[in-house]
Amino acid sequence: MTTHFSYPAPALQEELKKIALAIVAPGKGILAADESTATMGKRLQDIGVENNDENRRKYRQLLFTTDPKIGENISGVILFHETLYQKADDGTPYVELLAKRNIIPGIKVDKGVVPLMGSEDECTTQGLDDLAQRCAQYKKDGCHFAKWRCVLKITKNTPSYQAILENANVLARYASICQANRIVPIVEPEVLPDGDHDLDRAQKVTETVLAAVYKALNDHHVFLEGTLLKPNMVTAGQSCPTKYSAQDIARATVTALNRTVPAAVAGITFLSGGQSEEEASVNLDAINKFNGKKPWPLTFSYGRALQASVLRAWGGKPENVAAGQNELLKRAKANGEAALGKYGGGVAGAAGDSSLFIKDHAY
Ligand SMILES: O=P(O)(O)OC[C@H]1O[C@](O)(COP(=O)(O)O)[C@@H](O)[C@@H]1O
Repeated sequence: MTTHFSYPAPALQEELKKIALAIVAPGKGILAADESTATMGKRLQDIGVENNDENRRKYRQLLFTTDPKIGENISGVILFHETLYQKADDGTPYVELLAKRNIIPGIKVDKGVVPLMGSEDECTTQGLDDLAQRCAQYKKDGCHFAKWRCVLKITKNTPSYQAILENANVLARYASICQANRIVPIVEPEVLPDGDHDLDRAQKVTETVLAAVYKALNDHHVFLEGTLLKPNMVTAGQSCPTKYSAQDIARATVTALNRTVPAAVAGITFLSGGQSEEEASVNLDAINKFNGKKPWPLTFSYGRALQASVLRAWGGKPENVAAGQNELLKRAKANGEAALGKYGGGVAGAAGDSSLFIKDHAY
């Protein structure tokens, strides 16, 4: 095996590092608003709103016209392709609205999951073919970071070696293509919470998956200081009979990360994975309060856990836009505090403490 390769040029290293560190600045995290059209359809259906271009545009307008103080807790927004090119009612492009709020635009670049033949219902994520050209264009259009989500499932026989290796490798190829195009890759290997497994099993699987991911990133010469990791928190399966505290989750999560994620990685931005809004804030807070080694900022990149109350309060009605924005401000502030380990708890939202779990969230 040859070890001959080149590091990225110093100017590229600096650019990537600067973007990554701005995203994980203290008390800030990411709003994941990159739901694909099908996923957005499910969110809109829940509130009785039709899934069409105009309603998706209106909903994203609500998010991006929230009071500029949102920028105190949200450093980046992940967009879906369609949203990147949409404009507000007055013609202002969404990227401009984000810039005014000191928020960095990012883009989902994967093209969804596909089955792995011969596996027990496992999958990989597609989208590499034209990725370099898309990244170059997205950078010109104002995006400075990207997201690619891979999905791994815990059952008696899975995740398999095949799925672990394939997903690690595709994440590494994606990350290297992003960096070559001056885009910070968010590496997202999500271990789903479906199942009745306990916390130990979730921890061991997360460790095995992350170890494979960092081996692949190293093999592909990815510049770790210019990357972010978007992992699942280590939680027991949704139907596990044993209940664990936020402190148990924090210990399992920080231990798994310490064992597998190099300290060079710029930051860790958790997905919410179907936790309720309040659970996602309380668990992030416990992770930051946990007394152990934490060489990276630990913050949020939440989709459902930042938007459930917003959607509920809005309900598709123009007169409720301000109420929806108010929910977003509340949740962003709660998570900003949690990212510092300073969340007092108890910030209730319109969605209450209802679970946001979606079975087999692999579409
Ligand atoms: O299935 P899709 O449409 O790709 O979306 C998956 C969603 O999962 C995420 O990666 C994480 O979201 P959650 O915080 O809701 O788990 C989001 O960025 C994204 O919107």
